[in-house]
Amino acid sequence: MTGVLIDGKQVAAALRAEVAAKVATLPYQPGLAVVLVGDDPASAVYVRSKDRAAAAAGIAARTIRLPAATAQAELLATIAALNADPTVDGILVQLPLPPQIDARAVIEAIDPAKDVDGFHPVNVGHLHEGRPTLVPCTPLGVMKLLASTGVALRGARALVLGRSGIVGKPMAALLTQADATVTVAHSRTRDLAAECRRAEVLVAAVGRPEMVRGDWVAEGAVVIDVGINRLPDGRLVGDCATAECAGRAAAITPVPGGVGPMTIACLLENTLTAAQARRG
Ligand SMILES: Nc1nc2c(c(=O)[nH]1)N[C@@H](CN(C=O)c1ccc(C(=O)N[C@@H](CCC(=O)O)C(=O)O)cc1)CN2
Ligand SMILES: [Mg+2]
Repeated sequence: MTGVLIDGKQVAAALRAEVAAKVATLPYQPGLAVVLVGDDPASAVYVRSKDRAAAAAGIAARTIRLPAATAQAELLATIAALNADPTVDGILVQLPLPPQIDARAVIEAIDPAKDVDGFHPVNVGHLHEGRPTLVPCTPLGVMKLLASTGVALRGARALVLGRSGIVGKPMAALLTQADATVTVAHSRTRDLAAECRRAEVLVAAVGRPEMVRGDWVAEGAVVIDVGINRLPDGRLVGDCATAECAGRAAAITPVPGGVGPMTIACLLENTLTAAQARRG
């Protein structure tokens, strides 16, 4: 069997168009502020994509670029100004941050109502209580990709590989709320391959290039690959060996062109959600 490749670009384009159509009906223009500290080349690419996608959806986007040596107090002052700015509905600080900055303190400084990354403890708490408000963009995008495949999550055995706060933990919460039976596996899990093989839905988010091999995948599983790993030869690969896994999976996301585009589309949706909640 050869699994279907899930076209994340297409699903993302449809969501972006949906957000743009809703924005066009609003009596105000939602505002998004993206803060980039330092000059990490990948972060610069992602921030540019966010800015362009927001503008294309009719969102007033601005990027605030700060030097790599920025002091934490200066970054916190920038966030305080954005919190107080009524034209800004969404604020996000691109990660990773330089080592002198405490990312946790920065995230906690963002007004939870403007936290379009969904990383603030208030929004994390809402999600884990089962009343999600602003949900982290990548796991939200994964749920939409799963929906696009038509896979039934209720009662399904789902495995989340990875337990990060940005992807693994919120992913597990969302799948649980969709009535899947969820296992979270990680670097200390005893037999990762065996755990993966039991999964009807497998979400890989470990950041280890092509770690999930074809024989880790159950026949007919739906596989979502969240990994984005740049190899020394310049190739971009996911956490799954895509061709091998596609030989067993019913459907699998490619890298690139799978989850990544959904992260950006969901950011636009979160910005719209935040604007509507703030402005009515
Ligand atoms: N504040 C945040 N920081 C980071 C997040 C986040 O959600 N919020 N996620 C990642 C980076 N990221 C968005 O910020 C992101 C990563 C990748 C893509 C994407 O579209 N990738 C393409 C491939 C792009 C390439 O060639 O490098 C794809 O998968 O098709 C979008 C957004 C960490 N930081
Ligand atoms: Mg991808």
